[in-house]
Amino acid sequence: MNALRAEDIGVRFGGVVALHDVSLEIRPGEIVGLIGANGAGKSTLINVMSGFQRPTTGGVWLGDRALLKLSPHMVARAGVVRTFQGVRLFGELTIAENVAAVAAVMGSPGFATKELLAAVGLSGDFDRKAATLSYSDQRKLAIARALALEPGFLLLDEPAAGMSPQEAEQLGVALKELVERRGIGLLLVEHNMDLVMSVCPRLVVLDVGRVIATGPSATVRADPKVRAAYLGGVPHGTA
Ligand SMILES: Nc1ncnc2c1ncn2[C@@H]1O[C@H](COP(=O)(O)OP(=O)(O)OP(=O)(O)O)[C@@H](O)[C@H]1O
Repeated sequence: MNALRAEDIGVRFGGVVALHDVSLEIRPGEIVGLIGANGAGKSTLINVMSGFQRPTTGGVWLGDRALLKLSPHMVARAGVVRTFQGVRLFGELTIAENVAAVAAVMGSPGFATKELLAAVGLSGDFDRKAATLSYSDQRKLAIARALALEPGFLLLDEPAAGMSPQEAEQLGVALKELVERRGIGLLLVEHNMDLVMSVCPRLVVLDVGRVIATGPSATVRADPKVRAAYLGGVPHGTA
């Protein structure tokens, strides 16, 4: 599997420059953290890389395949799958059905449903309706469902939002295992800096639509520009 690259991405919403000349590469088997203050452009970049938002400038490439002209569905088929900040599950379907339905829609043989659910740390009764799950378990189910598409690359938009520190830590362990076992490339957009620092060897920092730092996580975290733009304002975590 080739690298996933966003190159020189620009996105404008009327007068708002959401992204300006942003480039980012994720290699197979790598976890990249994408951090920045609210409104920095993180979700917009995920939207562009997953085919949900057409950029004003730039391109998205999976190896030498251009993804920009593809629909979100086709981007997913090409191997780039995302989750959403707001969980979007089939509430009336059971936990197991949520995963199986997605695999079926894609015509994918799918991994064993139980294995996927276990991989994200969900256990217990998989015949419960998804709507009855706690918010954090719904987020885990959303990741399991994304994995049913057998992605080469997974773009996670704030997967630990609403989780306790312990749950976020468990999620981190699960994500690292997924990457190691399946060789998936992972982009992690997350405000929980404990989680980011524990799973991401490399960080990219956005500030008002521009990349202000990129590199090894410890170096980036210590960068005064990053502390001024973002980490100084983080109310919790190891920032
Ligand atoms: N559909 C849209 N129409 C107009 N402006 C938008 C739209 N989507 C995003 N924006 C603006 O683009 C900028 C980047 O937003 P984005 O949601 O990508 O930030 P973010 O880093 O994901 O923030 P958060 O951490 O709060 O999720 C913000 O100024 C936002 O208001």
